Formats: sequence, C-alpha cells, structure tokens
Amino acid sequence: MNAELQTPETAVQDAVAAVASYLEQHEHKQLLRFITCGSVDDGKSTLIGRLLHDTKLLLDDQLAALEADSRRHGTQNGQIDFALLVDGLQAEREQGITIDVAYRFFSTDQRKFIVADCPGHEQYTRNMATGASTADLAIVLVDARKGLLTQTRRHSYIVSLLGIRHVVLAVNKMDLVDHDESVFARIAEDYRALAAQLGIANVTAIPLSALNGDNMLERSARMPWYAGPTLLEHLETVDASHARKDLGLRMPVQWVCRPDQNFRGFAGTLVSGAARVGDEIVALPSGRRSKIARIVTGDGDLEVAIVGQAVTLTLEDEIDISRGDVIAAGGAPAQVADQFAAHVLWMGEQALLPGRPYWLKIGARTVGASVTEIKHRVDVNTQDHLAAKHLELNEVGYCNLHLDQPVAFEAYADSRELGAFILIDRQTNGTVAAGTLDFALRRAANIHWQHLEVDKAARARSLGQSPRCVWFTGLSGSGKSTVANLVEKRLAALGLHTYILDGDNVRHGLNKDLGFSEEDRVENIRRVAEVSKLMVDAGLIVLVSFISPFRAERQMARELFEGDEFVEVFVDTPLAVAEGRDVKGLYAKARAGKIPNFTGIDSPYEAPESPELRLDTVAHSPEALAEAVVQRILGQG
Ligand SMILES: Nc1ncnc2c1ncn2[C@@H]1O[C@H](COP(=O)(O)OS(=O)(=O)O)[C@@H](OP(=O)(O)O)[C@H]1O
Ligand SMILES: Nc1ncnc2c1ncn2[C@@H]1O[C@H](COP(=O)(O)OP(=O)(O)O)[C@@H](O)[C@H]1O
Repeated sequence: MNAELQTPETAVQDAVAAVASYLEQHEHKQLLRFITCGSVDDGKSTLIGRLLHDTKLLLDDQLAALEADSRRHGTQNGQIDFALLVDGLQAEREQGITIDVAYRFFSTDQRKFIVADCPGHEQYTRNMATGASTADLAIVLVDARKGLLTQTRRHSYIVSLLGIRHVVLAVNKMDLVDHDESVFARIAEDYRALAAQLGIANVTAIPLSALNGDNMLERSARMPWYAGPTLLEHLETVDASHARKDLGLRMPVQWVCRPDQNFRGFAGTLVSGAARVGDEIVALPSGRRSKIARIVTGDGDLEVAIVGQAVTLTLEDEIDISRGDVIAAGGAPAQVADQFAAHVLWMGEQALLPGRPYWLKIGARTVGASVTEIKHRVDVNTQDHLAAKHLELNEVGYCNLHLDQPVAFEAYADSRELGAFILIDRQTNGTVAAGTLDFALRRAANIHWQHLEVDKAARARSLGQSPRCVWFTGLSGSGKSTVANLVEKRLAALGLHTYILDGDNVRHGLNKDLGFSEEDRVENIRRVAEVSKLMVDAGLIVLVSFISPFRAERQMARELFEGDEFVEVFVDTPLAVAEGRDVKGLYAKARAGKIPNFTGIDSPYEAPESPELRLDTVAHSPEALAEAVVQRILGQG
C-alpha cells in the first residue's frame, strides 16, 4: 500500500488507538517482527495469505472497521498504513517519503506477529529497508525450480546490511520438483555459502509448498525426509530477543519535562542496559556527569528501569541536557564523534552529491551533515565494490560523513537505535537516505581550532570597512562578471579593499580538477564558498561570480557567514537573452551538442527564491545595476 502524506489526522489517531489495543490484547505474548522477501512469482502472496488464513487470526473486527474508515477518508487503495505507526517510522512519514510496504498482524497461542511485506520489483531497496529496519527475522523465498536468483542475493545483502540476525530460507513450490530432497539440499547449501559471505549467522532452510500447505503449519507427509520445524513452528519458537551487545545504560532524551521550578525530568525509552536510582550517568555529547535521583513513570516511581521501558529520569545535579542528548552509564559511555564511516542507502529522486549539505537525524537529534567521500558503491546484486562519484535512487554506498557537531552514537552492529540514521533534504524536507554507522573517523578529534590574537573585527577595523561576501549567481552570459567588475571599480575608487573570485579564473587554478557534472559543480561551489569565507575573515569585500546553479550550495555558502555579511545577488537574465548575447560562443556550441551539461540547456539552473538583490539586466544598464549593488554593500540600498 502507499503511505501518502494526505492521510487525515483522525484516521491516523484511530489507527494508533487500534494498534495500541491490538498490542494490549496480546500483551503477554512475545512479538516477532519479520519481513518477507521474494516476488509474487516465488509464491510470496500465497505464503503470507496462507499464514494469515490458516492461523485464523486475521485482522479482527476493529481493524476491519478501521480499514473501512480509512476508505471513507480516501487513503490510497482504501487501506490504512499501520506500518508507520507501529514501527516508529512516523519521522519518515513526516518527512514525506512514500513507501510501498504492507504490514499485517496475526497471532497464535504462542506469539503475536507483525509481518512487513515488501514488493519484490525493481524499486525494492528503499521499501525493503523500511520494512526491514525493525525486523527480527527475514523469510527469503526461493522457487525450488529456479534456486538462488539475483534477487535472492540482493534481498539477502540488504537483510545483512540492516543487521537482521535470523533468515528463514523458504524453498517453495517443492510440489513442482516432486518433493525431491536433493533439490532442496542443493539450494540450502548454495544459500548457506551466500549467507556465510554476507555474515548472516542463523539460517533455517525449510522445504515448502505454500499452495498446498506443506510444512507451513503442519508437517508434510510428502517430504518425510525433512526432520526440521514447520514454518509456523519456527516462527513461534525462534529466539528473537534482541540479544545485542549489552552496552550499559543508553537513553536518548525524547523531551525535557519541566512542569514547574521544582521538577526537571528527562523522558525517553531505554534502548540498552538498565537505570538504577543512585547510578552515575553521563550526558552526551556534553560529557557532564550526575547521578540518577528518581525514575518516574505514570504508575509511580521505580527503583530500576530496564531496556525497553519508557521513563522520566531526574538527576541529582542541575546539568544541561536537551532533547536529542543521550543519557549513558557513567562507567560505559556511548561514543561521541562528528565524522563517520557509514553505509548509505540512497532513496532520493535526485542523486546524492558529496559535499552537499543535508540534515542527519540520529535518535532524537538532527544535525547538519554532508558526505565527504563515497569510498565505493556496492552492487546490491553481486556485492561488488564499484567506484562512484554520486549515488542514484536505490543505490548503496560506503561513505565518509561529516557532521556539523558531534553526536552520541554506537556502531549499528551494536545498536540499531543509536547506529541508524536518516538523511533529509534541506530544500524539500523529504527523507533521502537511510544509513547505518560503522565507526567514527578519529581525524576530527586531532584537528583543533588555532586561537588567533588578531581576529576578523580587528582586521576589518584596520581596513576601515565592513567585510562582505557579495555572491553573484546567474546563467552564463547573464552579466555576473560585467556587473561585478564595475562594482569593484567603484569600491576601489572609494578606497575599499576588495577581491573578485570569478568562475572562469578559479577554474584555471584551485579548481582545475573540476568539470561541469553536478558533483563537480557542488565541489566547485563548496571550495569557493570556503575561500570567500577566508577572505571575509581577512576583512575584505569579496565579489563572487559563479553560475552556482543549485540552491542547496548557495544556502551552504550563506550559512558560512554571520549576520548581513552574505549578500546574494541574482543576475536575472532570461535564457533567450543570455543565449542571444553568447559572448563566448558557448551557447552555440552547447546547442550543437559540443558542450555537454551546459547550464540552461541540459543542466539545471535553480533561480534564487529570496535573494538580497535581483538585477534585471534587460531593463537596466550594467552601470545602473552596479550602482544598486554598491549602495546595498555600503548599507544605503
Ligand atoms: N557546461 C558548462 N556549463 C556552464 N558553464 C560552462 C560549461 N562549460 C564551460 N563553461 C564556462 O564555465 C563558466 C562557469 O563556471 P562556474 O564555475 O561559474 O560554474 S558553476 O558555478 O560550477 O556551475 C562559464 O562562465 P560564465 O559565462 O562567466 O558564467 C562558462 O564560460
Ligand atoms: N544590463 C547588463 N548587465 C550586464 N551585462 C550586460 C547587460 N546588458 C548587456 N550585457 C552584456 O552581457 C554580457 C554578459 O557577459 P558576462 O558578464 O561575461 O556574463 P557572465 O559573467 O554572467 O557569464 C556582456 O557582454 C555584457 O556587455
């Protein structure tokens, strides 16, 4: 089903209530979350249908009523998306991602189950990652006649990437191979070899016929050679507890609760370890220490809270802790870093470009982040490592990440809660990637800021001016250089200290290694923005004249500066006019197909939405426009 944003509030609230009541009804039973990987051809729908039908515990009346309700409210396909509610993926929903994952509930006397059904078609990766992110087990379906397919390898790779520890290899359609033991044995052996390569430790292979019900709920008389459990037996008994490394207390702070002057509590769910009154804790990333004073819950205070419990902690000392911080065991704190090696599973329609700023959300914290390097791309079908300059939709890359500020984290292998992150596009606020942290890169910790005696203010004073970064953006031939040159002449005449950074010139030196692909333009602008920041720090008025076609990088440049230092000047010239001027004959060449990726022709230009100045080069002369810019710089415009 499609999880579209337009689901009405009321339907969402009803669904939350229904899910809560479902979980409550079966509260005493252990919950197993699993995903099914495979295609309709492999018999996936039949397998799920049979499990749901034969256990005779399909969605109860209440949930059926809810579905009717959601139909009335016009949710896609008339189905409710329990997925996002149950799995705490509300964040993704808020971020506007569309996910094709259907979640179903059923239960037996032993256990309750939530199954995420991910489509097997080509747009698989992000759907599967979404379904798999909270799963304890994956059923990988294989058609007995076909054996392992590329798709089996792809699904298994993602299963391993997301740290699912249990795989059931369901060798289906055994009836079509005469229930032949040797066929099953060969496929199981092939798969064990693949699982070993991927580091999947627990594989249970079961020969099945989902259509006939063989080895589904009951043992099949047609395969007497098989001595293992039926599918349902296995699902009911597999040890699915999150036996991850015990890291000690970890509680990401969801919110700070301060009803009055006398009470200051930190609310959250323990994702590891235990909290006891009197235990020493450390707040991260700040590193401040205190002791637990009280463990408050709706049902009164506790002496001890354990992993999975939602509580509010109060501390003995007034230390500064905010939403997104992590409270950890004093003797075994979480790691803190701002540079990481991580797997990134790209879900954006626009490619991931190294250097471009995104938001990174980890636990309850959101910080600015960028990919500094794509070490390699992983071919999800073969697990081969390939060189890559960017990542396209559904691609997985192993990347170095840089964060604007340090965060508390754990390796994903040790903690899903503190090792998983999403990347959010800063322009659209949509989720564009899911990722798993591998380890911290220590380099950052060894580079310190050098304290300098003479600062920007002192340099500006001695130059007798207010430093500025005046950023001209516009199409090739729009008039950026012409106007910037006139502006510099006027400023120089007034005795001011200036410098022009022009695309054509900088590309001959500092940036001579860069071309005009999207990723090279991002890097081009990133370097120029950093250089202009240094020049502003030196007290200069810098005139930057680059096409700078992307909003994201102009925004990044803007954020490097303080207050009104950054002045964005949109040199607004229609494409037809710039092309008509064709000062360098480049448009003619581009139209003739001799220059690929030419801005405005076959490479995009994203016009500024709210620049400080917009110059209409059709209506005004270069001199008049330069005058307007000078006035603005001098604070008189
Ligand atoms: N494919 C393609 N697209 C756009 N421009 C091209 C291209 N190839 C060469 N040129 C010449 O390079 C100048 C633009 O460089 P910039 O560094 O300003 O470009 S960008 O900001 O990285 O997009 C630009 O200079 P201006 O005309 O002064 O803008 C062109 O002369
Ligand atoms: N109002 C105007 N402002 C700036 N340039 C103009 C204007 N009217 C005509 N032009 C001409 O347009 C061309 C702009 O080229 P240039 O300044 O090199 O653009 P860019 O640096 O944006 O590529 C110049 O030949 C300039 O004389």
